[in-house]
Amino acid sequence: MKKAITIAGSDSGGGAGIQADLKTFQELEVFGMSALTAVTAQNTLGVQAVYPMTAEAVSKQIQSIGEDMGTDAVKTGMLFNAEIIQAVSEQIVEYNWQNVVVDPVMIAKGGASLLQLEAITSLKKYLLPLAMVITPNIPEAEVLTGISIRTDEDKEEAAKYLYNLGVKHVVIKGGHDEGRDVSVDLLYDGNEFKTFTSKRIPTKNTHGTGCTFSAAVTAELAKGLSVNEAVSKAKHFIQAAIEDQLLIGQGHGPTNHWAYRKRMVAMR
Ligand SMILES: Nc1ncnc2c1ncn2[C@@H]1O[C@H](COP(=O)(O)OP(=O)(O)O)[C@@H](O)[C@H]1O
Ligand SMILES: Cc1ncc(COP(=O)(O)OP(=O)(O)O)c(N)n1
Repeated sequence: MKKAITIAGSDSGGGAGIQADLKTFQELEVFGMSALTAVTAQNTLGVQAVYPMTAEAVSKQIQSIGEDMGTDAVKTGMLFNAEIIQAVSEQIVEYNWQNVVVDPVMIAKGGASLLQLEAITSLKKYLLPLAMVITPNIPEAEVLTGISIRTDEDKEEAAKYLYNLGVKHVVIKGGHDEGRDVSVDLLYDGNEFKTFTSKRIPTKNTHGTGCTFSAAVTAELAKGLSVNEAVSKAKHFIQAAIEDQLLIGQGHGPTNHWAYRKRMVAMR
């Protein structure tokens, strides 16, 4: 049994955050563990409140896993502030965890801030050099690099910038590249670029797509796949999850975490 830990915030609505990560790990047959960084009161309409944990409480949860169960991969999501980022980075170093996927969560779909602006320096300084993979969406890549991303060349320049901060693989997700009939994710490993393209699904029910995608990458790394293979599998997983709509809530509804498994079973 392979194991993965998500270090992220709770989404009471169940579509993003820790809940999306654990559902994804389970669907991909990886044992899911968690360290909670914050509790959000959240639904498909937006984030109503954020209650961060102390950095000490985050460290303690990670230590509980590190001292006993260990993990094959780590995902970080909403980290909220500089103290939590530093504590998480220290624990990753302490346990020498290698398969680290950083989803640099900053702003929720409704516009709520899930990372304090002054924490971005710490993210770049302490956590990114420990990352096997970083998975920013386009606005997050713009904030991290200062590059305005309008074209495919801009995406490549941003990916190179992030690689040079010490991240081993950069995936710039294309969900925000609206106006195209495809959604293109770009992977850079320091040598070459690879794109993962799928048909863009016209829907407002994309709450938690980023969390789900990066959790699927994490689960596949835990199982021993290469980054290239893990990203490819995650792209299929999220495409199925968006396509098989659940229609929950009045705003941006969640994706269907069991759609990929349903599809695999139907193909047998
Ligand atoms: N409408 C869509 N149709 C198909 N794929 C999508 C759509 N929206 C997002 N995706 C995919 O979902 C994943 C998450 O992308 P994105 O929405 O950019 O992240 P985030 O949720 O962090 O903003 C990516 O693999 C992206 O290609
Ligand atoms: C607790 C929590 N963590 C992360 C997010 C952001 O999730 P994401 O997958 O980027 O999806 P959207 O917020 O863009 O729908 C979140 N909302 N809550």
